[in-house]
Amino acid sequence: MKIAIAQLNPIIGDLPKNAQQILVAAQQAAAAGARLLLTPELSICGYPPRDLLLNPSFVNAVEMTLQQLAKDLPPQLAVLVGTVTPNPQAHISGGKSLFNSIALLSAGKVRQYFHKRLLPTYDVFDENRYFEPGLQANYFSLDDINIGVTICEDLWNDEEFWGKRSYAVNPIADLAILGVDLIVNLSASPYTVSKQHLREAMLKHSSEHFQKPMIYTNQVGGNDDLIFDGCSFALNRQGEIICRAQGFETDLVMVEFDEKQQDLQPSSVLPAYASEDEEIWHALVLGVGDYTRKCRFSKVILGLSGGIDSALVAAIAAAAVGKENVLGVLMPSPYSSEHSISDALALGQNLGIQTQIIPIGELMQGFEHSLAPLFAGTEFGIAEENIQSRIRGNLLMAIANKFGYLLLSTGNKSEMAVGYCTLYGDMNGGLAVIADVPKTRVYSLCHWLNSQGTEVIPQNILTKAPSAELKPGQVDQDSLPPYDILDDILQRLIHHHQSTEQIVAAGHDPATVDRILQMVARAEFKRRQAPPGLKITDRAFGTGWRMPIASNWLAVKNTYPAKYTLTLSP
Ligand SMILES: Nc1ncnc2c1ncn2[C@@H]1O[C@H](COP(=O)(O)OP(=O)(O)OC[C@H]2O[C@@H]([n+]3cccc(C(=O)O)c3)[C@H](O)[C@@H]2O)[C@@H](O)[C@H]1O
Ligand SMILES: Nc1ncnc2c1ncn2[C@@H]1O[C@H](COP(=O)(O)OP(=O)(O)OP(=O)(O)O)[C@@H](O)[C@H]1O
Ligand SMILES: NC(=O)CC[C@H](N)C(=O)O
Repeated sequence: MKIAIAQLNPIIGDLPKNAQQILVAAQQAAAAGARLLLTPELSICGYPPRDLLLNPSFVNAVEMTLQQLAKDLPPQLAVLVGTVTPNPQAHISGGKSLFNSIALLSAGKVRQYFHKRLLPTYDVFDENRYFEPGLQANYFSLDDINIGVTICEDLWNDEEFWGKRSYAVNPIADLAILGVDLIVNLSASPYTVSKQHLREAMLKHSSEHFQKPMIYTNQVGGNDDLIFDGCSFALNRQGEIICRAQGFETDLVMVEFDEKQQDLQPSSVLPAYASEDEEIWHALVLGVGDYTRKCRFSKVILGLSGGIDSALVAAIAAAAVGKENVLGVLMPSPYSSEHSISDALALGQNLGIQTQIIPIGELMQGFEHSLAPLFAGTEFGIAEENIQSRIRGNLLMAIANKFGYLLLSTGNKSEMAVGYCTLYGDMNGGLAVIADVPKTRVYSLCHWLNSQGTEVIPQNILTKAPSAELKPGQVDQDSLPPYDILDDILQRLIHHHQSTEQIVAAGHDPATVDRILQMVARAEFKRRQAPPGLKITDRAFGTGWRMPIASNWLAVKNTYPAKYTLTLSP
């Protein structure tokens, strides 16, 4: 039996377009002789639909679109479509009103539903907010082959693989007990660095352990902060990968289930990515491209400083929306270095993007003049420095308003962590492209990019000391430890939840650790006001980061027992 994997890129809530994509894939699959077509989790509405699910008319429209799609599909093809279904028991049991489901469509009708059993409610996932878990493992028979159906998280409870159990049930084990011949998983699994290795290792373990061939179908595309990498794949019952689809692109691939051998046959296995930098690059390009297109923009704008952050964002933007659709604006102030302009222009030329120069000296004088009565007798300080950043932010938004650009902000994760960025200044923007990319990774991505044949990022941008250039001679390391040290402290704090003692025990200077932790705590208010940032790590600021703003935890040392003495009131 030929089975087609449709790795689709839905637009959330665009039901007609998503149904059309499924229909086109189905027609191609049928023409290639497929008997079954697999589509990703919630393929009809896109993942994650979030609070659209609270709207009954949205849920009704999903159901109506599904019924219509069933009629339109080629009759000889069975198709699994991700959808939502009402929970008829909700009013009795007090449960959630919906299931996250897969519908089996064939010969003009919806034949069967399968409900997701394990509902992720951690990091960026919030499925318990909407869904009731399905209670039983389920399968369908097609040409005498019994096919078990699971949905994304249903795979992620392999107790032996993880060395722990996250949920009471393992849907894969239940399907194995039912004696199915093949297990399919329909996913919407967002990209994070190296996650594909984890998925493949986890499924290898499950298919080997249960001696079942498995097909994993993933969504592709950017949806707000989340980037879905696709990379759908299939394994035979020995746990060998027999097929791997494209990363970061839509794809339609075929696998063949051999009824006699009860196994999947070898098919085309695209190579895995050679480096983390390469996969992150593709992820960010897809994230920017899809955010721009899905929000109905065609062109983007950003401030080009001659620094490395804006250089990387410009390169990603040019790859994502086309060089002719990127405008880089150079806004020198009296404190800008000579090389700020020459490096930014060299970058603009390498990329072939448009550039404009708007000096901001006069605007700074205007601010100085207006504020003079109020600021009289005070020292030049952060307030004056930030005015430059805010003038630039204003100019960029004015151009964006006038000509319909999307403004890309350029802050990296290290800066966002410690608040080394200006609210309503360089933080202005609709999408924060590298907000989850630590500064050390910004460098390695730029080096990787330059190693791909032509020099894109001018050497001087790679080698000069990073600087905000908001006062004479300023460099980032006046205010921050060297970036390799900063990033290691941040990685331990943010990703590994280490205490102050653990971070210090790893060899960091205690005073530096204290200072950085305080900066991280105090910058929470900025992160809450930042544009959505593209997620590429397992712990990004944004929807999966839920920290209080008015809090004193990190500021009093992130340690247990806390270092304070109780003072009893008399
Ligand atoms: N908890 C809280 N809730 C709400 N608001 C809070 C707040 N705490 C402070 N604030 C407000 O926020 C203000 C401080 O934040 P903000 O105005 O952003 O300014 P601030 O963080 O003081 O300064 C910006 C920093 O970013 C650095 N930097 C680095 C790289 C590039 C750029 C650039 O702009 O190009 C800047 C710059 O050198 C400086 O150290 C306070 O004056 C206060 O009004
Ligand atoms: N002279 C400038 N002209 C245009 N935009 C600027 C200028 N200075 C700063 N910006 C904008 O503000 C952002 C923040 O500056 P920041 O110094 O943090 O980053 P960078 O200059 O790109 O990199 P680096 O920090 O490594 O020097 C820049 O990325 C850019 O978008
Ligand atoms: N949609 C889902 O169930 C996603 C959860 C899953 N653990 C993943 O990221 O792959």
